[in-house]
Amino acid sequence: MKTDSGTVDLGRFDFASGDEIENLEVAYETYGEFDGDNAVLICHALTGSQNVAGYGSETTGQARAWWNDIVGPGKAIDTNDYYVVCANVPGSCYGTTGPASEDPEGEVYGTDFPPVTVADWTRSQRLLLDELGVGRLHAVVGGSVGGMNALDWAKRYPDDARYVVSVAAAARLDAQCLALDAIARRAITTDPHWNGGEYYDRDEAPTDGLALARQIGHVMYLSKASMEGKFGRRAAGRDARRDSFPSDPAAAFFPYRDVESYLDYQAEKFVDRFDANSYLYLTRAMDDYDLAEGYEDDAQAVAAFEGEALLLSFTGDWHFTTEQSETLAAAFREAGAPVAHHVIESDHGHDAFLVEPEKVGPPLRDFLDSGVEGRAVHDTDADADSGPGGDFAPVHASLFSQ
Ligand SMILES: CC(=O)SCCNC(=O)CCNC(=O)[C@H](O)C(C)(C)COP(=O)(O)OP(=O)(O)OC[C@H]1O[C@@H](n2cnc3c(N)ncnc32)[C@H](O)[C@@H]1OP(=O)(O)O
Ligand SMILES: N[C@@H](CCO)C(=O)O
Repeated sequence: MKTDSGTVDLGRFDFASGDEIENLEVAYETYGEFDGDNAVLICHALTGSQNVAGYGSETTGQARAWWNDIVGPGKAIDTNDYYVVCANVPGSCYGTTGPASEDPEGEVYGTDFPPVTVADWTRSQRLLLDELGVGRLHAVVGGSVGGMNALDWAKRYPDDARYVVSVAAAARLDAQCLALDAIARRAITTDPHWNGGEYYDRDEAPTDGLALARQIGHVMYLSKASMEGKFGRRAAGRDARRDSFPSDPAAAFFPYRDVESYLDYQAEKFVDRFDANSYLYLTRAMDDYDLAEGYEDDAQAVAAFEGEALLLSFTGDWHFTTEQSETLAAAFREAGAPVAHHVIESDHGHDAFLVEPEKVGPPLRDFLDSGVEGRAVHDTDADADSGPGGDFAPVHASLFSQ
């Protein structure tokens, strides 16, 4: 398979905030060969990278090859058929310009970097594709906040994609998730090493704050059922490493639990691969996103969309619920755009889109091939037609319910 990776300098970039930077560099990867009509743009999630599949990238850790089971030769997004493009979003820290990058004078931007929005990501991707010689896309596919990014394509460039796929996403975050993101940001900004965002030339970075922020995030990506199944109330094994935070007075008397050990391990891995300021910027972009912004409602926002949409949701996901996807599907239907809302039964929580490729792959593959008529694509509307309540009733999953 032909692959390519690089960084394109898009020159001066005007952000939605009204701020600008002189040079926006965008790091990207491509897989497969472009035939003029087969480009698929993949939008990564909050802490993902351009390395959607593991071929030849230097990105390390969990951001590496994050959809390796979905993208590649013979896989659901088959790189024998499609030319796949994935780009790191502005504000992130995997090669695209963000707070940890240097400005033209050689100074690290830090918190002088402009606030970023999902709209900025979409525009930067359009400009990158222009540079790569890609006009109309076969599809835009994204998961989590990448799914919001894909929806933004349907709104901002309604003629530019034949198909839009939004996986485990919604038109906007709900209040519970906004609250947890706000607490996560506070964990970073109250870490003394954050130092107003200026820590790049210091010995210490705000790793404790970032670790806490990620732990809050990580709980959002699991479900009550998956956490119970994975850990229960078990104590961690004897050789489990204790976390590096100060212990509370009673810690020695009570067990260090498996679930604590897991979160500590995940946090430890995360702080090695992600920048604290980027986390602040990107969560702000996610929190701010509202599909209806600038329009009367969601249906108006997608009224000009010329393509077909697939919304994939997971019953155990309380970060972006099946109910939110159903409301979004109703908006596409109202706008007259062909849409399928395909619900996947899963206990895995939000990260099901990363860890259950066997469930995500078939509807995705068939949708990219035949749109909403694809063989493995089911729609809640069709289920509702099949009898009272249909085969499917949206599951309301929250932090406090299974
Ligand atoms: C586009 C993107 O989304 S980008 C980046 C990828 N996603 C994320 O970072 C989102 C957050 N989710 C995760 O990090 C998840 O770990 C995923 C989605 C990447 C993988 O999920 P799973 O395959 O279910 O793995 P799981 O969450 O169980 O983690 C496994 C790791 O935890 C370790 N672990 C498991 N239980 C424990 C425990 N009790 N104590 C300490 N460590 C533990 C395992 O040893 C394993 O370590 P390794 O990664 O070094 O091999
Ligand atoms: N767990 C994924 C999705 C979050 O929405 C990530 O960290 O990027």
